[in-house]
Amino acid sequence: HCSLLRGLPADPGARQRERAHVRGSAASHQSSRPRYLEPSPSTPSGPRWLPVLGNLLDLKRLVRKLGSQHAAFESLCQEYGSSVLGLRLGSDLVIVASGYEAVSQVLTSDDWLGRPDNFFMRLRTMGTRKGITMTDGALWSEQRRFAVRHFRQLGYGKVHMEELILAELTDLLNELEPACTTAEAVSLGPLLPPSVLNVLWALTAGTRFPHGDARLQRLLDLMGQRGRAFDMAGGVLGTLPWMRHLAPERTGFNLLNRLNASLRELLLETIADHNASYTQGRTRDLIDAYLHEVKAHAGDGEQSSFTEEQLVMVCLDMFLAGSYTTSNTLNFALMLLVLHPDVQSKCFKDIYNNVEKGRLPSLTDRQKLPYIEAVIMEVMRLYYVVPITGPRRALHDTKLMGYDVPKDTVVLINIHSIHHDKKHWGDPEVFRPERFLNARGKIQPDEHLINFGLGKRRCLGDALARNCLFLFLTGLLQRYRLSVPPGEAPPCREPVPGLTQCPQAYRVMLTPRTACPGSPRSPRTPSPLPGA
Ligand code: HEM
Repeated sequence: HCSLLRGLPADPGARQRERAHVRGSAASHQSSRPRYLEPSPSTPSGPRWLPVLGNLLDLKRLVRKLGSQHAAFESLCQEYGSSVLGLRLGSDLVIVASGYEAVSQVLTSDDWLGRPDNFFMRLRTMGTRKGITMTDGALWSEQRRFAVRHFRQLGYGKVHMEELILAELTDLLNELEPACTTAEAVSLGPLLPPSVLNVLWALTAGTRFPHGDARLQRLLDLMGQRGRAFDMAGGVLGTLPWMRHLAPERTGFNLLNRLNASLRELLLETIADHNASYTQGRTRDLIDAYLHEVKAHAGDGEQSSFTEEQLVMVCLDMFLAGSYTTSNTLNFALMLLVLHPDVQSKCFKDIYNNVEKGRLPSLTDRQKLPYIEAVIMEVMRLYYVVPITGPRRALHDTKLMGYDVPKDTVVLINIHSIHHDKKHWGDPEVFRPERFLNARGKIQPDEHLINFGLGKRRCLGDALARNCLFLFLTGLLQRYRLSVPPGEAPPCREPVPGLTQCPQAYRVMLTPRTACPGSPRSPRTPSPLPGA
């Protein structure tokens, strides 16, 4: 183990100092498990590994027993008395950072700005190393800067984005109307992803899909399956990519190829349409803005990172990073409000008292509704959709919590361990939005809530996600009371694990709150965006 973790000179006090930060007792480090080699005091410890498979089998067993990858990592951290765990997944050396101190060190250090380059990561981006999420270095910083700047210019976080979200909310409310009128139980989960994806699609491509559109549904099905089939290390494909030849279906290889083919076809067709109607100086959406850059850099030849192939991957990143993360968070919020009718009533009371009758909520209502904000924060703490984030790659030999880490080591980041740290939160398993409110009922941020990451690779879609969550949640609660259908079991609190975790399927009864507290407008037809 230690021979693989070659690094800077040993720091014998590192493990002893760091153990003091770990939950549980330092004595738990005295594991009875045998090791191949006793690690040096300056290298992260972990279970022994086997040739070829590394820790894969043990880890799989533990995940099965404890129900999730984050629970397995937390159990190993306890066992080895460290918030930094050294593992081998297949032939790759992977470390896992848990707890606020280790995680914030990784997220805020330039040493950890890299992303791994392996089979799974490349397959994710259609066999390339392009886009934003899975690139690093000069390409990443140039492309990220572009995306942040142009989302901002397109009204990202401002009026235009609000209009798009409210149009989707209106459609969703209209879609729910029949179930409400006939007093039928409804499954809200599947209705949320199309609404969120449409907001992303409108910002990216300038149009929206009608609900029920077969192409949209296929894309969402494939992305949903991907979210459940993999973990942050890429599952078997990330660690033993040759397994795809033996089991292309079971490893998820065929699934990713199907998703890639669907996304590629849709994106290439949309980019071709944009090229055909391209007008210099007119920016309808992200694709137009990107095409300006492609044309402006046309003379740079190979030097330019702005190409149409790169544009396809930037769009893909927006969908993969933004759609199910946001819709699953909304789904968890609705599930928790069904399970906690007292919290739901309090939300409704605030909406009723602060949003004038006859109109939908708007982003300017946000300041008047701190309790709703606190509910959203608490949902993201309790059921964080990406409990393991990253992965990151060390760009240089570096140190983490005093341990030596060689260049190119991959780190997985256990955000769940921070959001459920008993020492910090006291009662982390309890749904209690009040923990984010001060005595005057105003929002009280907590730096241990790391829901959009930290540092230079922080989420670039946070404004969009927060606006979607606020408007969809407030709009639904303004109109309906959500409850468990008579004779049915309440929603199960155990999430479905995966790359992006989600609630198990559940149904709700929708009861109108008042006769007409925000009557939906007519549905929008697909149309170009303002400025077109
Ligand atoms: C509730 C919803 C969301 C959550 C919880 C979330 C969370 C995160 C986190 C924690 C990261 C940082 C990963 C790291 O440090 O390595 C991240 C990155 C990213 N997010 Fe989000 N996100 C959400 C919504 C969105 C949306 C709506 C978009 C698209 C507009 C988006 C686009 C991205 C991209 C492109 C990155 C990669 C940034 C980079 O590598 O430089 N996210 N997200």
